[in-house]
Amino acid sequence: MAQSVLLTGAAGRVGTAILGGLADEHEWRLLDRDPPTDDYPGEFVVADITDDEAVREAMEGIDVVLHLAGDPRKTAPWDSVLTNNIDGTQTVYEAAVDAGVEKVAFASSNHAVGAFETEERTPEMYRADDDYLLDGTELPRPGNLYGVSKVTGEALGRYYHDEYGISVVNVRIGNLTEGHPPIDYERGQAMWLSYRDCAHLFDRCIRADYDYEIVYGISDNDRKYYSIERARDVLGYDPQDNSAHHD
Ligand SMILES: NC(=O)C1=CN([C@@H]2O[C@H](COP(=O)(O)OP(=O)(O)OC[C@H]3O[C@@H](n4cnc5c(N)ncnc54)[C@H](O)[C@@H]3O)[C@@H](O)[C@H]2O)C=CC1
Ligand SMILES: O=C1O[C@H](COP(=O)(O)O)[C@@H](O)[C@H](O)[C@H]1O
Repeated sequence: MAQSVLLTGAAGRVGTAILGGLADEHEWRLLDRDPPTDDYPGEFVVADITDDEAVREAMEGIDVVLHLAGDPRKTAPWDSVLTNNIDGTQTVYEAAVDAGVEKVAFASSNHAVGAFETEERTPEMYRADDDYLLDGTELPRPGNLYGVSKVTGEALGRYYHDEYGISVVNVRIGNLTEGHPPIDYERGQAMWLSYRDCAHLFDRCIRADYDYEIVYGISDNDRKYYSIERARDVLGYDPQDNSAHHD
């Protein structure tokens, strides 16, 4: 059944991948501080994610929120991640629980655990003959302030789930690129997420039933140091792409 979905950060890369695969699958309300430059499904709200009133209005009648809006730069300074990623995410959760939203999928990041990639482990852990694996049960270990903001977003979800019962899935997205995996970048190839798998994964976040989850969002790459088993088990994620199948 089509669900009413609010997609924040809709004008960005992840939003484009999701809408590219799912435009006709759900009833969309899109939100971004940048106006659309292309055709889009549903309604488009131009607003900042920290604007409490606008976010509350955008939340009316919504079943599921895909919360992507934020500063995606791994070099982002504290004032930006504090405002856009942390304050913005808290504004979204507060409005979501007040509006009776059922589920929130939060765009977390590989950078929530980036500091596991120590000098002793790299570059070996990016390679096929290494079996190092993170599965989402490990403690967070951010390697930059952007990663700290993603860990904080995951903790906000934990709080709003425990306190208000809203279903939450944190998707630690790897490296999204269109058409083919990153070139000459072993790390990016191991955590590649194709556009097709990205759309499918967030579709599963919309449709599946869950309580509070942390999953990794990557394709079924031969070499991966993030497990996708939890995403398979809980969400029914069934990725089709593999960075090893590209030159
Ligand atoms: N692209 C990737 O490979 C990865 C992305 N992510 C996360 O996914 C999310 C989306 O990332 P991308 O699409 O790559 O970034 P992007 O920069 O292409 O898109 C982000 C969108 O959010 C909007 N936005 C930013 N701050 C906003 C605010 N305060 N209010 C309203 N809109 C705002 C921007 O206008 C932009 O359209 C981010 O939260 C990012 O941290 C996480 C891991 C990997
Ligand atoms: O969280 C993010 O991660 C991806 C991949 O990280 P990188 O360190 O390999 O660049 C990045 O492309 C994206 O912009 C960022 O939001």
